[in-house]
Amino acid sequence: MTASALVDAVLRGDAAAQRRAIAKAITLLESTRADHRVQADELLTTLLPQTGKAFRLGISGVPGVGKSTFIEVLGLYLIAQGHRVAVLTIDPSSTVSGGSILGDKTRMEHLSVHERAYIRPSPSSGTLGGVAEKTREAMLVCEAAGYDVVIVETVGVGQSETAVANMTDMFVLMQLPNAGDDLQAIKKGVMELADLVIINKADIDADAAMRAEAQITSAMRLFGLVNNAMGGDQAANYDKLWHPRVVQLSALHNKGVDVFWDAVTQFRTIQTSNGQLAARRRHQSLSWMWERIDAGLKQAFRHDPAVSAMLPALMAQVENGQLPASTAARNLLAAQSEPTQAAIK
Ligand SMILES: Nc1nc2c(ncn2[C@@H]2O[C@H](COP(=O)(O)OP(=O)(O)OP(=O)(O)O)[C@@H](O)[C@H]2O)c(=O)[nH]1
Repeated sequence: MTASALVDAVLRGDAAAQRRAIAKAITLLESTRADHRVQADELLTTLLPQTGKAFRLGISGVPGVGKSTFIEVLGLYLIAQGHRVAVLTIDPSSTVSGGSILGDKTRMEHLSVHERAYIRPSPSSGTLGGVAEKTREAMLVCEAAGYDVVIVETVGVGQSETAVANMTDMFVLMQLPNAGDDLQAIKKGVMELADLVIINKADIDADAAMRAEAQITSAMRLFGLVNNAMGGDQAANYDKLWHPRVVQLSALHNKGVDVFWDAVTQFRTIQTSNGQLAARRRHQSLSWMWERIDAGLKQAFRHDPAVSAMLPALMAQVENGQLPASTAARNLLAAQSEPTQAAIK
């Protein structure tokens, strides 16, 4: 299939043809072959004007917190309201070990076969940056195909939460009811990323869920994420700003999904009218560009014959404490050949 036929099928194909075309397009994006990359760039550039209309929702939480149970009920709830839902995942375990935390069982049984849903597992290899890039591009394909809610899911491991927060409009952190008892266990950095925290499995212990809600809310206040004591201009602007909040939920019993979606809708309304949503996307697009430039330059540098000839010896000297890391870096940068230097300037 030519690139333009693929674009046509993604944009206008009937349901089955469109689904096949999306899968093909994403496979093309994930390919590492240089000629495929050229086609993929062409495809994305053509699709780009049709993207951006979806709401991009990031969801993270430790294994077992109930992400797939929740996304299944949320997805079906949204479909009942007339939405089309795409679910993409970033599985950091696949980038480290080639194994999978997220993809190894039947997840989202009903959503995965629904004609108004599209579910794609994580790219199965590469660095986290590479996997995140593929997922961002897959997100654009889904948007062009008319999916108006794109959910990007990850497990709360390593830097994957940051990667997901950096590609979505709203980042949601899922916690268990006992989370409040051990706030130390919630990484402060991750809490700072969260626009909303879900306490899932509230059905197991209502008191614990209430406690967790209170504790996480006050921890967020402590981090300055929720401002409850403001004066002057800030107070006047209070309603124009989004303040991260905590929602209790039972995904298993399908309770609280409407309250959650109501909060998401408020977030979207507030952040659209105060310009934050557009600003976040502008910032994200530019930081993706710089991230890929950094990765590309580093790769070109490592593959430079003049550099790779010196690299093993210098690495050993740095490892053994015979040469300061900064000196080794300067020597290597000075050693790179003209074309790499020109590319890096
Ligand atoms: N009681 C109760 N159990 C739940 C709830 N949500 C999910 N579970 C159960 O918790 C277990 C884990 O749920 P999953 O949805 O697979 O969790 P996950 O976060 O997707 O897990 P990974 O795929 O391992 O990352 C399952 O046995 C679910 O039935 C809930 O709200 N209440």
